[in-house]
Amino acid sequence: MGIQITPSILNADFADLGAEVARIGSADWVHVDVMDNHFVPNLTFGPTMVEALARSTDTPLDAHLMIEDPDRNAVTYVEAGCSSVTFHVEAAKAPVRLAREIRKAGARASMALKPATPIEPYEDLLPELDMLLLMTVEPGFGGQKFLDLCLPKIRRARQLMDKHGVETWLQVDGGVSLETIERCAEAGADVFVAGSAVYSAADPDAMVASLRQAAESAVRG
Ligand SMILES: O=C(CO)[C@H](O)[C@H](O)COP(=O)(O)O
Ligand SMILES: [Fe+2]
Repeated sequence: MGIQITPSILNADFADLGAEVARIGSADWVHVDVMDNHFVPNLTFGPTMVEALARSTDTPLDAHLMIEDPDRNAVTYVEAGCSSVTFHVEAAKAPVRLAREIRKAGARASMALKPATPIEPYEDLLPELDMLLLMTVEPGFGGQKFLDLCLPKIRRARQLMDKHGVETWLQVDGGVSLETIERCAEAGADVFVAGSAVYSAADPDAMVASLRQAAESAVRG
């Protein structure tokens, strides 16, 4: 699949989200951060808004659920029109069942790990997942500084994916910018969320292109 750029709308203008998404026409996905003020100390939006956003764009939606009860609520986001749904392993009660339900409902199933959550206990789940999301900040807010301490886990996840021979995508989320994307790509990530880097740029779509170019040249070495 190669390098994919998935801008987060967390730092976009919430009063004009349709227009904000139209500004990133070359994005592979639109990353929507769903926060419930319980799993994380911030509140964003729910399925009704996600459904409206899905209707407003042809770019597929990549939902990142930072919610306390994904087992009960994740499939709602598939029904709302998301093509990929990510739940947090720290919140899921039955991650294998949940990943299977998301796939069965017709979306790509993805699981997220916070910075302090190790990958090794979940190695055997990789074949159940279309994507693994490694957080590179503590979830909850956009605009935080990238945590370099997450780089060894990105490398380790890539090794485990190679070992299991899976096609699982490896997404990084948090503090990804022109300054940090090369380190992530060199470590083995192939899907890059960028929120503030894209929406604080004068030309968000040009920033998507620059991020893509930086990641591709890092991979080429
Ligand atoms: O999941 C998230 C926060 O929990 C966001 O996707 C992420 O923080 C994107 O914003 P930025 O690129 O500004 O860090
Ligand atoms: Fe996110």
